[in-house]
Amino acid sequence: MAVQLLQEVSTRLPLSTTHDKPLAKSACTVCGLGSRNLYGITPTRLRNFPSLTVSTSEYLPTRKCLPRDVIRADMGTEESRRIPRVLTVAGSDSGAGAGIQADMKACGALGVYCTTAITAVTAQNTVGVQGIHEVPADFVASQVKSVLLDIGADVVKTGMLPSVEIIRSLCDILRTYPVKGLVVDPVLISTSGDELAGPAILDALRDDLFPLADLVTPNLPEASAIIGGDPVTTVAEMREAAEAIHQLGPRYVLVKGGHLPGTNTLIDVLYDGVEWHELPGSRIETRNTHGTGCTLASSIAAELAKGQSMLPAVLASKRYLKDVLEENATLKIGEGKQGPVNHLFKLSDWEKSSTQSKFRPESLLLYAVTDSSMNKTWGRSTSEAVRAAIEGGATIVQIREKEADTGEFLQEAETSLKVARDYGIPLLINDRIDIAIACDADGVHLGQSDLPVARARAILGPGKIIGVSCKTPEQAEKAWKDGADYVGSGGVYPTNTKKDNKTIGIEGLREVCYGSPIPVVAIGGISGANAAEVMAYPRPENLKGVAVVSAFFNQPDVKKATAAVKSVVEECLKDVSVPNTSS
Ligand SMILES: Nc1ncnc2c1ncn2[C@@H]1O[C@H](COP(=O)(O)OP(=O)(O)O)[C@@H](O)[C@H]1O
Ligand SMILES: Cc1ncc(COP(=O)(O)O)c(N)n1
Ligand SMILES: [Mg+2]
Repeated sequence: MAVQLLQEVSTRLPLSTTHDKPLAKSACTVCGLGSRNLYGITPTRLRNFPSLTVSTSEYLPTRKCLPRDVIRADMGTEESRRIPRVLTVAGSDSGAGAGIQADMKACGALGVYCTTAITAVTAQNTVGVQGIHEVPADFVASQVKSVLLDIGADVVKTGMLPSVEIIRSLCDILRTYPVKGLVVDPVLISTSGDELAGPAILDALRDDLFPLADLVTPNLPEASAIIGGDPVTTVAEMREAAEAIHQLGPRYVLVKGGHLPGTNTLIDVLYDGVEWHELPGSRIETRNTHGTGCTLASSIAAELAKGQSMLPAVLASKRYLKDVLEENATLKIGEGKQGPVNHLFKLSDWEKSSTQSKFRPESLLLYAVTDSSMNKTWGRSTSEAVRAAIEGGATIVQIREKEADTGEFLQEAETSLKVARDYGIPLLINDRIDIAIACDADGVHLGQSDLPVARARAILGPGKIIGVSCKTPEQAEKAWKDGADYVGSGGVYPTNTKKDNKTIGIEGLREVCYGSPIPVVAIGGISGANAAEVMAYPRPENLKGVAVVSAFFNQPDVKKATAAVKSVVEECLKDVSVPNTSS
């Protein structure tokens, strides 16, 4: 890639004798600017790139002079699969909203491989910066070389550069091993107001690093410091600052408006020496802005590494940052004034990815199992029946549909789920794992002849509830081993709801309970008339409730019928539930 870049430069730009002058005095023939803009070629680099026929005293122009499309990545020529690469040279933020951590996460979120060279280790949190431990310049250089000489980078992004030595040695390396893009975030002060790099580095940034940069991204205080202290507090002043910074050699300058006082619209100003772009965005009300600057710069680096040109890269990055800020506006991390940016919010839905099941055994207390033919007979939809059962006191609901086709079943499940969510009651789907996934139900209830529990668990993940019908302690133990959350055991009494269903009786139920390491709900012919017998004290500790079909849904008033069974079960719970483990 580097060879390609240099070849492209050498064919487009005349490496004429006018460059054959001492570095300190010569001016670039392309942009006409002074010595600080010269991009020196060292003898080492010449040895690496024999296709360039220039003498050691010749110089390439600065980044600013290059045609815009030189930076475009070429990802398609190599046989093996490639991933766009960004190397970030920056400080570590222990709070992980800014710095190296922000860069890695932002690049990762945008599909780019991010390598690192750490310039300083900071002790930082949402309150402020408690300490800075600088990494020696030669070791920063070692990290950069280790990356560039093996993995390579399409774009280098810099953040906190705490010393002149670090900046100078980085520039030396970048002159020797050019990359396609360089994004410089001139980090001086953290958003908490702590100094991360002193004014001593300003000259090195201006004279050495900026001329190599494709983009420099100061915030308002940084822009002001770079141009010598003049205030930058309005869009007009941002334009003036961008112009002055552009004179220092970078191809583009982005002055960021996050610190613009008192406006609802934040404007970032992008300037390439010819065109201005005022890029507006709404201010998002959130305390979580620690790391916005690092995030924006590394996102731009990532987009450039993918082959975007500058304006689309900046716009895409602003969009990403807006999504991050909006999605995490109310997130609470840390006790201080400024929360961190949460870059990987799309991956970090911890409730979904949690290894902890949402299942609460107490929810089995009054378990309503719908029956489509009964509801049809009584002229009500499944979701109406579900609402009535929940209002009568059902603590968990299962949709059991044996007649409808798949599309109808899904619709029924979706409307019922809305109702159940309104009341905060879990809703499971009988047998059909596909329906459960399609409507994002809380789980499934499986029979012995349905999809094996272990497979269901593998498909649904740890966050969903799985119940299994079991008639024996052996089945219950297997259900537990395979990852079920609870066992439904019965029929306790004879029932018409399920044909050819063997009745196991109260004795059979208790045997299952004693052999089951997981909670059990009793099912089969249970009503207000016999629920007390099922739940009678003393009872097994893991017998958590009763599941009811006909006594809820084959009734004129589902709510009233549910409430009637509920009062019986609750009465049983008043007995001291000392575990009874004897059989
Ligand atoms: N509250 C906010 N709502 C929306 N965008 C913001 C907010 N704060 C900062 N930004 C945006 O974040 C980016 C970084 O800006 P800024 O805060 O000025 O940088 P820094 O973090 O370096 O101080 C800019 O694009 C800016 O417009
Ligand atoms: C190590 C390190 N680097 C940079 C920043 C700037 O943070 P911000 O992006 O909020 O300006 C920081 N606070 N810490
Ligand atoms: Mg900043």
